Amino acid sequence: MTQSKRTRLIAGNWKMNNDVPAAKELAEALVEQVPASDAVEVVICPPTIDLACTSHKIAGSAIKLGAQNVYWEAKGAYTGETSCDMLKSVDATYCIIGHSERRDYFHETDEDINKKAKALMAAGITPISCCGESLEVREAGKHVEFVVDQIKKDTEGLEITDPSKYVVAYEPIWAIGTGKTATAADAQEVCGAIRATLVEVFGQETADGIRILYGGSAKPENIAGFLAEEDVDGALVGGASLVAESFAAMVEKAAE
Ligand SMILES: O=C(CO)COP(=O)(O)O
Repeated sequence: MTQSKRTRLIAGNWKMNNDVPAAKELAEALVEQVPASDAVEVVICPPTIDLACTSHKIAGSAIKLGAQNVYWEAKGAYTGETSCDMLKSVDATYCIIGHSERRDYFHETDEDINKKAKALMAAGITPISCCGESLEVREAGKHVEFVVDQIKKDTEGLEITDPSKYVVAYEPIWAIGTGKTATAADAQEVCGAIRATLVEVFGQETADGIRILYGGSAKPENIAGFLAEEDVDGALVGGASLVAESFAAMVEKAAE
């Protein structure tokens, strides 16, 4: 399958930015500025507190809603957590899991990420499952090996019936929020290895349908280079997704 058979995906990860009034304002601006195109799917992932109001603001537009985290249990005494059904109740159809910030600051493990993926898929929510190496691992030349190992652990026992409903995001940690971008060739090297691993785990046809995103200082000026690579099907955007003009410009480039 060629890249063009996978619909591109541009996802904005707002991280811990925007209170409710600011989220409403940004969502309104995005609805006005983000072009609708069959060639690209657009998702925004606000903080949990903003999900309901953002959902309301983007209703009827081409922009879809994603969360930044989920807990795998259905309900009960899990203070501070959010279930899949709660996400569904605000019409979230995507959820980021395994972001390096959650792995580093909140000690999430591959086992946790695997449980979250299973719970989300059972609930019909598409995981955007993140992976990526630290600078130390890259400098040791072990980045491919490291990411392949994450992918194998994060996908263990997953059953994928619709490959468009499972997304991987490759985010080299050293490129996140640093302004230090991986080159398109760096991204392809690892995204190609991710696809090869997905072929091993799920078979060729399923692996060919799974979108792999690049994330890490992606912006309007560099997105086209990443998207030109065979195994890069979109971007997971942090900083540049907080400004409507730049996020819209990235979607526009992806729609070309
Ligand atoms: O972590 C990221 C998206 O999840 C990338 O963040 P930046 O685009 O700000 O580097």
